[in-house]
Amino acid sequence: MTSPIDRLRPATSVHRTARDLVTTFGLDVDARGTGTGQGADALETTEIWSVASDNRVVTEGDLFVALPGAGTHGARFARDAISRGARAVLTDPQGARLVAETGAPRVPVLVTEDPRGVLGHVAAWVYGEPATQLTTFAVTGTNGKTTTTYLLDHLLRALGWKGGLIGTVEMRSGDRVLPSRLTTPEAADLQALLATMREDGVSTLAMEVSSHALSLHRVDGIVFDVAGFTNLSQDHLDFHGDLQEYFDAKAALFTPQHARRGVVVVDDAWGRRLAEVATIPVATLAVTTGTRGDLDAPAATEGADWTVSDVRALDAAEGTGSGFVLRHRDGRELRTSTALPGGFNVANAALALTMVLEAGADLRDVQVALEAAGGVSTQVPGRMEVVGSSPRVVVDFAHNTDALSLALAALRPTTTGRLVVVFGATGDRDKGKRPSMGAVAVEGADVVVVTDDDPHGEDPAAIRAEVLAGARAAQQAAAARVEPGAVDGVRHGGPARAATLVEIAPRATAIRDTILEADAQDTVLVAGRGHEVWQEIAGVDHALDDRVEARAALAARHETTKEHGE
Ligand SMILES: CC(=O)N[C@H]1[C@@H](OP(=O)(O)OP(=O)(O)OC[C@H]2O[C@@H](n3ccc(=O)[nH]c3=O)[C@H](O)[C@@H]2O)O[C@H](CO)[C@@H](O)[C@@H]1O[C@H](C)C(=O)N[C@@H](C)C(=O)N[C@H](CCC(=O)O)C(=O)O
Ligand SMILES: Nc1ncnc2c1ncn2[C@@H]1O[C@H](COP(=O)(O)OP(=O)(O)OP(=O)(O)O)[C@@H](O)[C@H]1O
Repeated sequence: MTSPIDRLRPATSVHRTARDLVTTFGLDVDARGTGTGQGADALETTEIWSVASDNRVVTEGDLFVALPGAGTHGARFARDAISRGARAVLTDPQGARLVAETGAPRVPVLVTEDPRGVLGHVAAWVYGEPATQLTTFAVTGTNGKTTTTYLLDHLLRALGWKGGLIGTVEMRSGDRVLPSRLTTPEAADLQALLATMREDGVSTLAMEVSSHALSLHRVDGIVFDVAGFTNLSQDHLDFHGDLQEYFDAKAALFTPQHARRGVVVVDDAWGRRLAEVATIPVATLAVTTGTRGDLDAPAATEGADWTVSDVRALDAAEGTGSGFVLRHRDGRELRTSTALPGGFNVANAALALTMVLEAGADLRDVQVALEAAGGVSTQVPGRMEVVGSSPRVVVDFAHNTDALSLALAALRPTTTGRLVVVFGATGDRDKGKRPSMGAVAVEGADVVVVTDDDPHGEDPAAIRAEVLAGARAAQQAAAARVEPGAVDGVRHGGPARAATLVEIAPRATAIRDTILEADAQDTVLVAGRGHEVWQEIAGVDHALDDRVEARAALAARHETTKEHGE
């Protein structure tokens, strides 16, 4: 996690007056600030050239948009924002009262009932609608957003375009890179970043759009050229209430307010439903290779615009990953590969390709670019990232049930020894997924090490207990499915193996002990935190990078092996 101070801003700007702002967006002017009827019209003389919605990032010339939030009201920070150079405040009626109460220096205070609802449009307007000068790709879905945007960015660069990237791991404008705090930045930061990209000569944008961002209006004011949907499964129900509400948030991206056209993976029922309810033209994509447990292949592929077929594991000389063919129902086809392991990465690669083709790229140009680039392959930080061998250690961001299950399934075919998983569940977030994560872990792995993820404000031991309870319940259910009289535990209908279940905390110890004790032929999957470098425990961030811990353990292990002359 980075501080809210980190953001990119354009060096040049258009100057707008507070008067233009009031007129363009039909805002009220609070009489307690400065405005009309006070000698010189303060609205005419107040110039604004940038926007911020957090006082900690305010600089000279900003419009400070003070938002009501779950924790506090931004108006409480108006005084500080003005002292940092904010020229005017935009807020709701409660915020206007708070600004007056805090005795902030008098600046124009502009008022609207729903400042979050207008922030995206206001910021886009202030920065001169930068998104309209880029070819923009947005990816949403429960899993695969980061991977797909990296693959999109890789493809766009291979085609010779200068790409910008926004997502969970980082924000990139030309050569400038900044770590991300949110998957999708708040609207003021986002529009400033897009204006920076325009300045840096960036021509395309590959961006993750989270369901939170759609619900909280972070991407309002942008109409993406192509929106892509990966899949939907349980996550974030602490925020969205239920799966239908979560789906509705994502479906909003597939409306004319947010995108011109869409590409929807129809492997799951939610994708098929989205293709039906979308109010923009949508191309459907079916990945017929059983990437998902609930794939109903004939139903999914029938009538799909694009299909994936001929999926094959690359051989040792070619590297890891899969080769595949992407075919349109008009007969056009493209033969390529991705070095990223797992069927789900075929889906991610095919989605990235289809989005670029639906944006108008010529299929032959794409084929040529892919041949030169070695397929749809790029290393995505903390996504199926192989950090060492003997034992093979893979760090992956799988932090929900579906992703954990698929990550284990992806590693099984190339594991000659045992498949070991080290993972935990996050605190203060969607608690319902804890037992099911425990269950899929014992179903997919031979050794399951339950540890801590980000406990946030919760007791880590209590979180582990919920995961362990789910794991044990799944094991008991599987054992109960052993037919009476079955010899030597030969099971019918349950998993083929009985996983060993252990609890180790803290996380660094779990990673170290597991790697030290594994056999050289084993694969150790360290799941849940991927690229993250901070672990939050009770409001305090502690440095923790799974990849660093894993490499240290591998080094210690290899050192010991050398000492013993093995
Ligand atoms: C549910 C959610 O997304 N909440 C976001 C929202 O919080 P909020 O409206 O409750 O804000 P608040 O903390 O009450 O503050 C109110 C206002 O005062 C401002 N403020 C607050 C404190 C201060 O010192 N100064 C200041 O100006 C804040 O910037 C805000 O505008 O606005 C805040 C300011 O931008 C965000 O930090 C906060 O994200 C929280 C931290 C968060 O964790 N969000 C996650 C869940 C999120 O958005 N995740 C998705 C990805 C999910 C996924 O797919 O994995 C994402 O796009 O990142
Ligand atoms: N298409 C997919 N279907 C299911 N699981 C996937 C898919 N792609 C990736 N995953 C799994 O989900 C994890 C997260 O992947 P990725 O970071 O690309 O998704 P994301 O949508 O950006 O996630 P988040 O929003 O949590 O950052 C990966 O580490 C992998 O285990």
